[in-house]
Amino acid sequence: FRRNHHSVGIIGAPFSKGQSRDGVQLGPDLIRAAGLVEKLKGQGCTVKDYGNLTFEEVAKDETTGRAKRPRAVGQANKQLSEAVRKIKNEGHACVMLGGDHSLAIGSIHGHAACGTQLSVVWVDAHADINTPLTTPTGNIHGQPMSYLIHELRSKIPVMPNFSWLKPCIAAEDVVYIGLRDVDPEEHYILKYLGIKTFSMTEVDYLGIAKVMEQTCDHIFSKVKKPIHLSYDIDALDPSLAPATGTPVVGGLTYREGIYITEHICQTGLLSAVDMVEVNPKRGGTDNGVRSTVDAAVDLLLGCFGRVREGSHSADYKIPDP
Ligand SMILES: N[C@@H](CSCCS(N)(=O)=O)C(=O)O
Ligand SMILES: [Mn+2]
Ligand SMILES: [Mn+2]
Ligand SMILES: [Mn+2]
Repeated sequence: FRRNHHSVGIIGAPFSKGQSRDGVQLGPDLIRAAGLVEKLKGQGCTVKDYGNLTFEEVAKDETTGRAKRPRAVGQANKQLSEAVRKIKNEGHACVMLGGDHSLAIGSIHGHAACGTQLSVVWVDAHADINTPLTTPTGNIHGQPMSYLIHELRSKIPVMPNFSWLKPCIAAEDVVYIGLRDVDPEEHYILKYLGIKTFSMTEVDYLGIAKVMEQTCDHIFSKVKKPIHLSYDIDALDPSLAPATGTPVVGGLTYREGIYITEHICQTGLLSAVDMVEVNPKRGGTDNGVRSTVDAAVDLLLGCFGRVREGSHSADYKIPDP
């Protein structure tokens, strides 16, 4: 029998300026329309939906270094950081619905602002750790971790609308799962900082159960800290989740993706989760969009108590004739 004590606060961030493809701003409402709130309540969670942030247009947003649209990204993440901090202070686990992965800047900053040191589990085909000077594309959704990690602070130039942002994560507290499209500069950074990574090679070699065992060994090796799970839907195989901006073949199966969330949930330390990069304009067919959105919902249900073996309420009795 499983009692569900999860209290969940949901914030939507319909934002796309961390990259160049239209449509990812539609993610939050698509995930809600697929029944996220009702399904979380149906499995016993307490849920408060804080709605969507609204983001002002930013005129004249010149590139800084190589980073594109810095003012829009900086402003949006400042708003998101304040919203996530409020949700955490009101006692909920925070669910941030994206929007592109540049939103992890505000989500993790706001989560860290409530004082505690965090562990970050980053589930993604990509490392998203380019600096504004190493990025091959200029898209800030490929850079969020570089702004957040203490050890990279000296490598970040001054950026307009980023002055509020201070790094808040230690490299040793980060674990990556699902990597299969890492730029050479990012690979150097990961090695240089000694960041723990489980690429798809390790997922194949170890199996997802051992990956999760070793992930938890790593993040709990010193002191147990609240977990921030940043889940990029493109970690899943594109056959399952095609509706995303940067799909990469050879991704996680549905079962592996769900196992990650079930395992993180059972630690009892999940404190915030990002679900990002769902883009309905990239799914090809309607089925592709539906499959992607449904996977995003199921992953979030796994974060907050759904298990495949099933469950039943405490007071259930088989009816007598
Ligand atoms: N490494 C590339 C692609 S990053 C893809 C970003 S995401 N958030 O994983 O979709 C870059 O830096 O632009
Ligand atoms: Mn990705
Ligand atoms: Mn990403
Ligand atoms: Mn992507």
